[in-house]
Amino acid sequence: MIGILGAGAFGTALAVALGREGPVMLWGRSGAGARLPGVVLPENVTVTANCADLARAQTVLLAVPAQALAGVLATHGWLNGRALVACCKGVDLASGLGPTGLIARACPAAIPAILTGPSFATDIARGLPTALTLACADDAAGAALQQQLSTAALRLYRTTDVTGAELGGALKNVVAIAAGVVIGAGLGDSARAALMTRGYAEMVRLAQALGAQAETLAGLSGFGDLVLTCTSDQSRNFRYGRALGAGEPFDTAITVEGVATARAVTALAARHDIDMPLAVMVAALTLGQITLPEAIQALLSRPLKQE
Ligand SMILES: NC(=O)c1ccc[n+]([C@@H]2O[C@H](COP(=O)([O-])OP(=O)(O)OC[C@H]3O[C@@H](n4cnc5c(N)ncnc54)[C@H](O)[C@@H]3O)[C@@H](O)[C@H]2O)c1
Ligand SMILES: O=P(O)(O)OC[C@H](O)CO
Repeated sequence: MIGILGAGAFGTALAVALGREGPVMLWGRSGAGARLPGVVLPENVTVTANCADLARAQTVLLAVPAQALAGVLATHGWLNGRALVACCKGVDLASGLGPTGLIARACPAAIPAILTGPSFATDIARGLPTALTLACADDAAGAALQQQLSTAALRLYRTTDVTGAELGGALKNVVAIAAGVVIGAGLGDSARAALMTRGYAEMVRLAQALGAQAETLAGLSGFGDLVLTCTSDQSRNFRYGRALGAGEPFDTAITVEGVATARAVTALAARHDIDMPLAVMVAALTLGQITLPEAIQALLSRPLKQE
C-alpha cells in the first residue's frame, strides 16, 4: 500500500494514477479532490480522515506545498523510518533546505527521495503519458521506488543527484514567474525565449555550486519542467507572473511555489556568491521592492558579456 499525505491537486492526481494499479491510502486535511474537480478516484484509493491510517504504508508521498513541508514533518513523527517521497518543488524559506534536506533533518531514519519533473496534475489524473524524475541518494532504494511508483502512463527515470533534481524543480518555478511577467507585460515570445535561456543558465550555476551535476539540470526535472512551466497556461507560476506583468490581480489562495522560492534562492545565491539576476528580480518584484519598468530596465542594462 502506498500512502499519500496531502490531497490537493497533485496528491489527488497521484492517487488516481497509482490507484489504477494498486492500493493507495490518501489523507488530506480538507478532503480529497477539492482542487481537482471532476476527478473520479479508482476503487483502490481509500480516502481517510485519520492521518494515522497512513502509518501502515512503508512508502509515503508528501504532496503538500514546499513551505508547508517542514511543519508537516514536525507534526507527524510516525513518518520517521519510512521511504518518504517529497512531491513538492521549492526551497524552504526559513532554512534554505530543499525537500529532502527537510526530511533528513526531521526524520533521520527515513529514506528521503523526491518525485519531480514536467507534469500537470490534470494530465496525470487523465492518464496522459508523463515522464518524471525520481531522485534518491540511495540508488537501491531509488530503484525500488522507481518500480513501485511507475505505471503504464507515468514513467519514472531515476537519479542519485537529489540536489540537481530538487533545485531544477524549485528554480523553474521562479523562471516561470519571470516568463509570465514578460508575456503579461507584452514583451513578446522572443524575449520569453531569451529569458528562459538565461534563466536556465542561472539554474545550472546555482545547482552546480551546491554540488549538483549539470546533466541533471538538462533532464526532466530541470530543462523539461522549465519548458513546460514557462510555456503553458496550465501553470500557476506562469499565470501568476502574467498577471503581475499585466498589472492584474491574482487569487492569493492559489499555490504559487516560485514566490517563496525566489526569496529563498536569493538568500542562497548571496551566501554562495552566485549571480542570479532573474531570481533577484522576481523576489524584488513580488515583494513590491521594485516596479515592473525598473525590473525590465535593470535586466536590459546589465553589462554585455560572453554567453
Ligand atoms: N498541481 C500540479 O500540477 C503539480 C504538478 C507537479 C508538482 N506539483 C507540486 O505539488 C506540490 C503541491 O501542489 P498542489 O498542486 O497539490 O497544491 P494544492 O494547492 O492543490 O494543494 C496543496 C494541498 O496541501 C495541503 N496542505 C497545505 N499545508 C498543509 C499542512 N500543513 N498539512 C496538511 N496538508 C497541507 C492543502 O490543504 C492542499 O490540499 C507543490 O510543490 C507543487 O509544485 C504540483
Ligand atoms: O502549476 P505550477 O506552475 O505549480 O506547475 C505545476 C508543475 O510543477 C509543472 O510541472
